[in-house]
Amino acid sequence: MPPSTIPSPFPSVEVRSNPSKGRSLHVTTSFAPGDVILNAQPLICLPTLSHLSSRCSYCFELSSPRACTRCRSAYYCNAACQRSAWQSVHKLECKALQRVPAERRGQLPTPVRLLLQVLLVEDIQVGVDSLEGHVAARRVRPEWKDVELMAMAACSYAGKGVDEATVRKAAGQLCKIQTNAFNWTDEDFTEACVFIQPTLAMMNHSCLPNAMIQFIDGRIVLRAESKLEAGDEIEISYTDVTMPLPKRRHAIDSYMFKCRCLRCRDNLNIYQACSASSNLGLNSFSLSPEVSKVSQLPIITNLAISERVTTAVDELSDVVRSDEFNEGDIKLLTLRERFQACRDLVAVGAWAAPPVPQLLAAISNYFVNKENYAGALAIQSLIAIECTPYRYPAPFHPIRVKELVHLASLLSNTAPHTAGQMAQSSPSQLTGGGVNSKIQEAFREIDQASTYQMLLMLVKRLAPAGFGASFKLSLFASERLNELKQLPGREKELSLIERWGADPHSEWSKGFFQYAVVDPIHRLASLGEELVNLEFSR
Ligand SMILES: C[S@@+](CC[C@H](N)C(=O)[O-])C[C@H]1O[C@@H](n2cnc3c(N)ncnc32)[C@H](O)[C@@H]1O
Repeated sequence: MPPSTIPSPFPSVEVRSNPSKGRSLHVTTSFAPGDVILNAQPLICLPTLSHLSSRCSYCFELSSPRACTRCRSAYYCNAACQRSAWQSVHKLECKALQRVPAERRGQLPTPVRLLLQVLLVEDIQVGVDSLEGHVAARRVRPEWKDVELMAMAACSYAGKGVDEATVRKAAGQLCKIQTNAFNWTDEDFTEACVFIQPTLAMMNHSCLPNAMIQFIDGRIVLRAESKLEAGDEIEISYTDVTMPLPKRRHAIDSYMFKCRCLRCRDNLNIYQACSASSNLGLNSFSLSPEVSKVSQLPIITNLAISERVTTAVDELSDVVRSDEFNEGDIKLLTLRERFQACRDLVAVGAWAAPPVPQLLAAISNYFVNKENYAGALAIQSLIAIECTPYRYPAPFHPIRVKELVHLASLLSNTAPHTAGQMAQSSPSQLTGGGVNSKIQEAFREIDQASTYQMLLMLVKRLAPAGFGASFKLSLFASERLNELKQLPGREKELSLIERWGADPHSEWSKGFFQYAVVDPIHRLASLGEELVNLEFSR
């Protein structure tokens, strides 16, 4: 019997009923890795509480938006955004927000704000009512009291009354919000917005996802992460799949199901999960072509090493809080202590296993804060070669693209006009000794401007099709490339790079890319490894 399908407004996908997951979303045609499957407008979208006053509540752009003068709790970057928001939801929402006591208005939890819009705008209500909420299962959980309190508050602010039936219905809608709202993480990977789109809400979760969503210019862009054949189920990840199993389970618990994907079932470590990816071949045109040979690494082939990695990761997830690495002023001593804690992982070269990548990122930031850009670049190169490609095997993954931009920015800080200053700068409490001079020597031998230029060109190539003009990282790359054109005396380099750009997959281009980009970044990465071992393992 053919699967029963429910119509979808997008020809590229269809909703099917699914025996073990409720409903599921499937592609109706095939897609190559990186292809855009569809783009959609969210039914509802809000900046999260901590981003409320720094993002426009209509276009969600980062800016210095001004508060609505009536409610003082929605923010807009300009009059056009304010007018559009007023017509769509804010006319109703504003009145409701004015009922919130002034001292609590800026603190209204995001789910309550989302529920307010559901209660006030009929189209939003119809869309949300069609979704799964797991109300019965949530009702017996300790958090149910909070759900009821939030529902009651929203009903009261919306002017709907707080009788039992009204609050019960609103509590059910809040459950639907909690089950179907996606967090959108911005370019810096902080959770900036929460949104719901009813068709995309049909996508189920896998820790080995075959699709991903990006949020570009107010649109939700759904991209294939691996090859999809017509009829395949689209599976995205609801959480950070690179976290260890207990943390993933904890994050997914709020969606009321247990993930039975291969990664969870066999508790695959990061390298084992990487080797299960169908995207490895795509890395031949990336900074780390060796990722395609992941299955030959001792971490995979040697059971004892592989188990050691899995055990160390599980133990460290209790010892090392990776969120502490995001704290601004992290101390050298703390970084050294954490690096010590990770020594079992580093000893077997498991740089991609958590929390080593987060720790390296914190070390790189530490160097940036000390204006030691050379050290930061060496560590960032190590991350780009040894961590991120194993964590996110698709080279077009936004985290990998962001990393190319980061590398390019650090390269521009260490380019010849500043390299001399770098050599003279005192690297704070770090000696770096011989490694620092090796890094300086590498800088003298690397054509940094060409590496920089080619990294930025790669960023532009990796933008989702049709979104190059609005994809922030691509715009950033275009601006920097235009600036680079002003640099005199690079005619020969420019003609070689142009030849590479015209046909990057030719044999000649592959060799040139290896020489101008891959080899220099690998050289810096191995100096990064030397630097981190020298400075942080004592
Ligand atoms: C965003 S909705 C996805 C669409 C949902 N299947 C439906 O029928 O409405 C999230 C819910 O889907 C189900 N789900 C998602 N991923 C799943 C998975 N891997 N295994 C089982 N159920 C899953 C869970 O019930 C979860 O709360």
